[in-house]
Amino acid sequence: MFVDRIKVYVKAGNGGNGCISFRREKYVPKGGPNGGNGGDGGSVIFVVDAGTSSLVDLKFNQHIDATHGGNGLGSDMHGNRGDDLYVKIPAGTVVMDINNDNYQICDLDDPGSELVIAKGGKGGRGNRSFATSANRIPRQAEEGGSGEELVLLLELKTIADVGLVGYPNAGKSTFLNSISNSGAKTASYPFTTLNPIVGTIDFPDFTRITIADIPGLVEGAHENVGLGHHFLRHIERTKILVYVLDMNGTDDRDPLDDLVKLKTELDLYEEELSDRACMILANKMDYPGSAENLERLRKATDLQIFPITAELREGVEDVLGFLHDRVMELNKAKVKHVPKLKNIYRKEGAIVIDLEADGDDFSLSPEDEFEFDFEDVDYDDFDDETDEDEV
Ligand SMILES: Nc1nc2c(ncn2[C@@H]2O[C@H](COP(=O)(O)OP(=O)(O)OP(=O)(O)O)[C@@H](O)[C@H]2O)c(=O)[nH]1
Ligand SMILES: [Mg+2]
Repeated sequence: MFVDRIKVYVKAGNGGNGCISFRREKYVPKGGPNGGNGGDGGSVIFVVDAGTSSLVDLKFNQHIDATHGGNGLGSDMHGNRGDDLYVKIPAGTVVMDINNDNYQICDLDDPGSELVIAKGGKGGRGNRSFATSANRIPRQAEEGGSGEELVLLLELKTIADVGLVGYPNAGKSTFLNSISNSGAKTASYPFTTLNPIVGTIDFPDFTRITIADIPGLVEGAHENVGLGHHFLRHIERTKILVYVLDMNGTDDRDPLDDLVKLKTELDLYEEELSDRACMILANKMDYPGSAENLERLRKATDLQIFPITAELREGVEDVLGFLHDRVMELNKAKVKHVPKLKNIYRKEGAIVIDLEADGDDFSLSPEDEFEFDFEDVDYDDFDDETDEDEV
């Protein structure tokens, strides 16, 4: 079963209550306060896991509760801390707050990272910790704080470098199987592939690209016809789109027509999405009618066309080389874009780093580890007008 959208109820543990208690022993007439503190409640922590590719585990566990902290007891016994609950979440999951208009809390796209999604309540202090020289018999203790509680919508958007887009039966899965170990099912009927499958290809230069096989699209997909727009979101994040066409066509379909309709579906789903397309896989070139259609296709589009016969692995090596180079080019372009540092200042205990790129500010708390290359920074450039303390 593949699950890529699910509602979950998340509840961090409450803090335990502090205790009011006094020492009572036979020969100690006025024993002091000895009420222990409550333990902190456990937090719910999402761990972005590269080995998980679906939200299916949560289907059987939609209520995610961390344990409460124990109450404090007499004789200075503190309550136990509640255990933190770690939940594996596939990379590419967008987390939304249902009770807050589906506000996007975060985008978990960094494998290995952790996020405290609901923080456990603080344990309450027992009366012992209220004792002062002025008040030796405090009859006061705190209640534990409530753990945070959220109703979340988790939506997985596959992360891959390349997305294969085509009508059902065009040969997308056959192509992916021919170049990777994806093991996607292929068959001569439409909608064989029912959920996105990501194939990984390792190159001799130790680079790697990932290609997502997405269920077939048909006219009206953006309006949820066929397997629908549901699956279009899995190509939103791909860097490169590849159209896969059945060059033989069928009685009621023509590859040129398919191309136009595929583009239209993409753009109706998300404006200019089709601009990400860089090539066409003209598949099933082993059919006699395909050559003529290929000539027509060449005249009709400026996109690069690779004629292949996926079933026989013919032509697929060239495709791989091309995709490899394109992905590397795009990755390099990304690394090159280092935003310029404009200003750094403290604000409410955090360090705010003001970058010139897109006016994109972000802040770090003192616990965060962060590396920054200060060599290129021209401190004289800093804006002295700022009323925050400069670092
Ligand atoms: N003759 C021929 N048949 C092919 C070729 N590539 C794929 N096929 C056949 O076309 C049919 C559909 O292939 P799939 O790879 O399942 O197609 P798909 O695009 O993944 O289809 P959906 O998952 O339904 O969207 C299968 O029967 C394949 O064997 C090819 O190059 N030549
Ligand atoms: Mg398929």
